[in-house]
Amino acid sequence: MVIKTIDNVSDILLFSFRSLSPCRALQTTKGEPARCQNIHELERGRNPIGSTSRVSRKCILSEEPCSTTVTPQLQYHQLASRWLTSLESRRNSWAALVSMGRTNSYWEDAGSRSGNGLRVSASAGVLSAAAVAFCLKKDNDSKGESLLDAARSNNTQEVQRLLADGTDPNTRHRLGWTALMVACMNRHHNVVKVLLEAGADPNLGDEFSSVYGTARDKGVHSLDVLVSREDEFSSRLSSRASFRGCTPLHYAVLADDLHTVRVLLEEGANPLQTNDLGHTPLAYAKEGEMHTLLKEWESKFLEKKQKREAEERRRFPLERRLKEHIIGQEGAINTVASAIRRKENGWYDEEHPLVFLFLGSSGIGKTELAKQVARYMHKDIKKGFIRMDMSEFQEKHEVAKFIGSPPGYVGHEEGGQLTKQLKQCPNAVVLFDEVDKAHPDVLTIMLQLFDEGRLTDGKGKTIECKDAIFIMTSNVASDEIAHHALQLRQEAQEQSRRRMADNLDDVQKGEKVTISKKFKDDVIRPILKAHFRRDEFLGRINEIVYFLPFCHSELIQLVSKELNYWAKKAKQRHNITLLWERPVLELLAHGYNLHYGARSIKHEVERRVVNQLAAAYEQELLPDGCTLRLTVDGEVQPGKEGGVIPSLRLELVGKDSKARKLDIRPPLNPEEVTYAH
Ligand SMILES: Nc1ncnc2c1ncn2[C@@H]1O[C@H](COP(=O)(O)OP(=O)(O)OP(=O)(O)O)[C@@H](O)[C@H]1O
Repeated sequence: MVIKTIDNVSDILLFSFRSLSPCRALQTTKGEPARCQNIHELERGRNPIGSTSRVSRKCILSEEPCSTTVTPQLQYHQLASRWLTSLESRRNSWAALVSMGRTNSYWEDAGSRSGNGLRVSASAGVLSAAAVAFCLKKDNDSKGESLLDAARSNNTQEVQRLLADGTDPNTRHRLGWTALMVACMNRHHNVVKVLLEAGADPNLGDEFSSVYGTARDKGVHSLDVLVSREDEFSSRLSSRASFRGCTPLHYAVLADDLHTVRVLLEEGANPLQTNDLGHTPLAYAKEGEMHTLLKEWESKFLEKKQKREAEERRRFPLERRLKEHIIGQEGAINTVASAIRRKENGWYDEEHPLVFLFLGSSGIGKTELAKQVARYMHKDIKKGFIRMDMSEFQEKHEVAKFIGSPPGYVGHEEGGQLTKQLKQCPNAVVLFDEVDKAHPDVLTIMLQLFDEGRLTDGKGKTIECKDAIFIMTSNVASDEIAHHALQLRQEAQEQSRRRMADNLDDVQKGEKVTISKKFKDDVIRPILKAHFRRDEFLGRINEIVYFLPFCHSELIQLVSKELNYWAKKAKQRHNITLLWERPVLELLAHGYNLHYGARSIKHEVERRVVNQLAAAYEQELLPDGCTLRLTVDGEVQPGKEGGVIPSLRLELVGKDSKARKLDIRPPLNPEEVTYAH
């Protein structure tokens, strides 16, 4: 057993030495004048990545540009020594391991060798590397590994046999790539065909990043990763470049294999799919036929994608999507959705970005709506949504924080908070929260941004962002808006009642009101003018969107949403089922505070329900898998103060459906403390 293991390790060593031969690295420059001292630069000489487009050179290869010209002989000495040093240390480690195994029977009684503690711990790292290498080698026996091996060695028959034997054509190598990627990179046309016929996905992205990145992620020695990548994938790629997200199409383009590129495209490969660096395969294509072909397919795909999206928009309009996440605020949702629809369908002024001003009190969904718009426009909400808290830009000198300081000033290298993020996603949804708090100089910059659709940062770089959507929020005039909305709602309710609308739905419809143009012109405009003091700033806003206080039915929906959230958590975390009835919703809706909006409902639920749940849990009153019911003690009178103050109780529902009140000991029962006394 001992000898066998060591032999296996030795096998791997030999295998690794073969791959790491310095001669092999030098072959890359044969016949070509060398331009760089760096090993990766050297590889570029025969590496399609290095020899293709500007993007690939700049972004996939991470080495610094080299200015010195060196001779191949000089390169030999530098490279050979570097490769040999790594090899030497690797060989020594393995040799130490082998000798330990032979002389000390390390494999059998490492734990009992207390007198040799230091040596044991010193070799622990080597041992774990050996264990990993051994496991990796063992993994090769699996069917998936065999498929990857067969794809690498262009053994079509073996690939066919393994696939017929039920091997998953999309099996990944332990370091992240698939058999189709291997076949594409190595121009194995028949293997590509067979894999695609068996259902290999041409749009899977590689999980392998760079040699060093993957070694770190997987906890494997970087030389092992390098050897695997070279021997089991391709030796033509840089070890430093990141390949995460590269699809078979990226690899076929890197291999400059027009035939495979065509086959992949015809089999549904998406030419618009980007790798983690954000590049489509086109970015790596050489000029000529390959470039033209990919460009053609990109436009075909784009057209199809746009048609599909338009169809989706028709079937599932933006308004409906937004309403799934936002309760009430119908007017705001309709205004925003209409503006975005105009933009999406080409009915807009492409010289200027879309600019909204969201007005209304706190916690009524202004930020939430902006986030949902970003989610709709960009699947990647992280980059597609930029949030700037404008209360951080109240002072004149804080302009520099916004767009970056000019050369020679502190923080020049850092860049500006807005410009840095806009650069990453120039068509993002940008939220300027509490815009009324920003310094007038910051507003001037924003005006330029809204007007020209571009912004110049402290380094003099201009960012074009005509496709961005800018949303400003403000609480200015929120009291006036809330007061006006409540008044309108009361009037509408009175009218409904007068019409004897005893149907609750009719009353609720009556609660939905629209702010009149007269109110906007006579009340809101002057307040905004007085605050921002610039007509041109207000003039650049496409839509002023009004957020109104919640009506009764909306409050009930908000409470339901909150209780559902906690019921889900109770089930997931503690296997507890939580039930409630309508009076509970009515009672909790009373916690609404106009100034805090939906946040006040959240707090009310946490205070009156979640606190009780936590206390009962702590007092071990909740058996595993139990059902709890929330009930109201006392009568709730919607809209009326005084009388009996109702309180919320938790009941345990037994298997016989009988409910038993939970005796949560005071002072831990928040209801006892706050309401009963
Ligand atoms: N209309 C709504 N529908 C559903 N949830 C809402 C709604 N309004 C607010 N919320 C919830 O309340 C919380 C606060 O909302 P949001 O951040 O949108 O408030 P806001 O109007 O931007 O207020 P502020 O000006 O204080 O930031 C969020 O968790 C949000 O999900």
